[in-house]
Amino acid sequence: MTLNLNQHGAAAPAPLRVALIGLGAIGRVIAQELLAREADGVTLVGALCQHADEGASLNIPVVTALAPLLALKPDLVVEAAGHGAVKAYGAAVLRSGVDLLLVSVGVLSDAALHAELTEAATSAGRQLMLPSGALAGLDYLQAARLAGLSRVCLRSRKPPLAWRGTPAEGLLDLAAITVPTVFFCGSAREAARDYPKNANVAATLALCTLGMDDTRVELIADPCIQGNVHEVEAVGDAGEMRLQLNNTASPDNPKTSMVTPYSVLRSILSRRATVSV
Ligand SMILES: NC(=O)C1=CN([C@@H]2O[C@H](COP(=O)(O)OP(=O)(O)OC[C@H]3O[C@@H](n4cnc5c(N)ncnc54)[C@H](O)[C@@H]3O)[C@@H](O)[C@H]2O)C=CC1
Ligand SMILES: O=C([O-])CC(=O)C(=O)O
Repeated sequence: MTLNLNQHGAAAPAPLRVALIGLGAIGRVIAQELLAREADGVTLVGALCQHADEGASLNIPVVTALAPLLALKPDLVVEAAGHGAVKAYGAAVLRSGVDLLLVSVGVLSDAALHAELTEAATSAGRQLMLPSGALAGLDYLQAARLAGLSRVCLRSRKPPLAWRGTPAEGLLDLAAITVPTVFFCGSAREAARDYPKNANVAATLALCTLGMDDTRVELIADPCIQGNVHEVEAVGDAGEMRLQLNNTASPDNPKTSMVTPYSVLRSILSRRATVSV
């Protein structure tokens, strides 16, 4: 048995072994940051991708199936791949005795999958972690929920380009709009289900507040902005919150806010931080 001692001779926890699913706009940044931060008590052990050559420049093991990823003995698997990947691997990761951090939180709009992942985590004694992602203020909102919340609304604006490949294309001419245009008003469950690459934040907000069916969402194509703007309004006994985030878009994916991988990184590093906020 190896015992890590810190500079004061106290036993330090072994490095947290992290594995990734997905090396796209989010996964690649997480990988690069983790590789640069071995000293912070985290080790990136490998990644699961659709194609083995995806991580060529990273110098880590890249596999294309779950079994070889789990054979790398991670303590935590971080999903940054999409709803399909969570459906394919999520429950199996937890049942194998490994914690799971989901970036594609919107997949929990599927109530049966949400129940399956919760059951898998409970029976294996593991944790399903959800980062704040492209959103903020969730600490306040979770406290306000305990005091009593009555109304929560998310308004997400992205440039027309970011809504390509979504049902918005069938509702408006994305190339032709010249003013901000609301094309979706509904529940967080509907938003997260129908816009799986754009509205994961709706599910995260809902899970922290009024739930998938009572948290309201508006989605807007806005030709006047560059990045992704998320506005949260919450009203309850503890007061009112109005929050606006003007997020820079990821250079690799206009649908995704640049802050998202750093939110995941914060969640990972907090598992080994002596002082955790
Ligand atoms: N929670 C949040 O606040 C946010 C969540 N997201 C979500 O995070 C996820 C990843 O986003 P990006 O990195 O921007 O996407 P991306 O399209 O740039 O990258 C996705 C990566 O996952 C890989 N992948 C897809 N399916 C896979 C599978 N079944 N197995 C293994 N690898 C697979 C792809 O090959 C690609 O490398 C998306 O679901 C996105 O909607 C994005 C932004 C914010
Ligand atoms: O990154 C963002 O601004 C939000 C996003 O795409 C999502 O929640 O899926």
